[in-house]
Amino acid sequence: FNPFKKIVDFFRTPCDSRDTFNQTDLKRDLENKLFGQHLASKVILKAVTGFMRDPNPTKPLVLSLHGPSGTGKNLVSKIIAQNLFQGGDSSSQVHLFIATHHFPHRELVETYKVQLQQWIRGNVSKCPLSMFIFDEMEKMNPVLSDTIKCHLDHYTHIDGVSFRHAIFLFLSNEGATIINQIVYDYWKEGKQREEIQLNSHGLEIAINRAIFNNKDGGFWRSSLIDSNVVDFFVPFLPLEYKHVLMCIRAEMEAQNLRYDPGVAENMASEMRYFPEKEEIFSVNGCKGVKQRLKFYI
Ligand SMILES: Nc1ncnc2c1ncn2[C@@H]1O[C@H](COP(=O)(O)OP(=O)(O)OP(=O)(O)O)[C@@H](O)[C@H]1O
Repeated sequence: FNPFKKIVDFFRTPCDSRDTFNQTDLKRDLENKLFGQHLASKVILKAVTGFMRDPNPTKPLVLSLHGPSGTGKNLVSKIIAQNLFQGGDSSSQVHLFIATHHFPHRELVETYKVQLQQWIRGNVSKCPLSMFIFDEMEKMNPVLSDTIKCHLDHYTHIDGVSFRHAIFLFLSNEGATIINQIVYDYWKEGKQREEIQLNSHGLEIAINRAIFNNKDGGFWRSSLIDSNVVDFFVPFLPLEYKHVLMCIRAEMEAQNLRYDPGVAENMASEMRYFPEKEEIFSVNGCKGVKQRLKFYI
């Protein structure tokens, strides 16, 4: 985390936003690349399209992505970046912060706070359409969550810089337990997971409540929740065996390997699933598929 290097870098690098945002391209990418996440796909498409089509947004776009590990939260960030910036997620306008990596020391929180403010402000003043991704929000010091919050309100200007064209994504595993429970209940009732809507069983409200009350999480009693700056809480559902198969197939194709259903089934069946009795959902989602594939081919 070196704000000075970053400042030097972005004086060299021009903004690389795509000339036009194409809703059809984003929709196609979500359909083709993100498996088993009908809710997240729908919300992300709606939110990003609405924001990008508005020439004069009153606030930044703020999305909070929640769900179990390996279900596509980072992947979605990448898909959004690919649709907004020529350099995709490697663009100089995309900034990824991982709580345990960038802000590891509790005693340095005041330093991090200043650096973070400078970083966000500096980058947005250079390229208003900048994307800030905060991974592992459940481990983020609430002081830093509140610092971020200062940039998210309506009409926020800090020293003459407006943040209303920026995008903030928060990624976390908080809410995973309640999401898993709701998807499991649907399964037990014999319903299709695609029937689950944002307001099913109060899903969005339940996530909101779960993260607000998680004493160990970065959102705990945080003004991020209080102040309604988050536009959407986006649930990521636990992935099933069939989705793991799709991930394996996609990975084989990405590595230019001929798809072999036998290999895929063998590999998918050796992943771990829960609950113990029914073994429906993959414990690690599609995480590890890429790394494990070489042992099966
Ligand atoms: N729903 C999905 N569709 C397609 N691929 C997926 C999906 N979920 C995960 N993957 C793949 O699995 C790997 C891990 O996914 P990703 O990093 O997006 O998970 P995550 O939800 O961010 O996990 P964590 O909470 O542990 O950070 C990536 O290679 C990603 O492409």
